[in-house]
Amino acid sequence: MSENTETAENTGKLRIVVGCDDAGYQYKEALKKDLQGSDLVAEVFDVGVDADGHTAYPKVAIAAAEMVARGEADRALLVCGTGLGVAIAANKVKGIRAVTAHDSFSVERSVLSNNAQVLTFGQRVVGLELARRLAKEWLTYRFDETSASAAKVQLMCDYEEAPDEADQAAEAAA
Ligand SMILES: O=C[C@H](O)[C@H](O)COP(=O)(O)O
Repeated sequence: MSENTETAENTGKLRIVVGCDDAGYQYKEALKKDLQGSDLVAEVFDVGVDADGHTAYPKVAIAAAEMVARGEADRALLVCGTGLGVAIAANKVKGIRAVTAHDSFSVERSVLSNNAQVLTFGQRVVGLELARRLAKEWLTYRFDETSASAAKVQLMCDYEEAPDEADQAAEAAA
């Protein structure tokens, strides 16, 4: 594991973990190269697969999401055939908000509205140049903890922590 303790908070740069299954390998490699060349990125981790890898998408996505959940990376960028499977799998990890987004506005709002730490693409769905552009834009957004969106994100966090209590609080507020 890296000794790098730089975080988005103390440098403004992001530590990003990339991952894919065999259906997303080409895009993962291209995006990784872009991230490694970006001034907005402190470090890139690659949880696979490699060129001849066949690890199933849930295993890769969960490994990447766990790195984010443990605080070893700030964000994850994941690719599979559709982007859907890696998003579903990443969302199984506690504390993770993962979205598939293939348009500029959704990518922006995934961070600014939802504080999503994980973005996923489908190599069989979106063109490579659009994916590269969206990833570049994604790097520029930071969630504002003082924004009106923060309380909405907190509702999801509360439910995840204590579903029964969160349900009662929601009923009492209704
Ligand atoms: O969401 C799943 C991905 O698109 C994956 O790359 C392909 O999954 P499949 O082989 O089960 O269709």
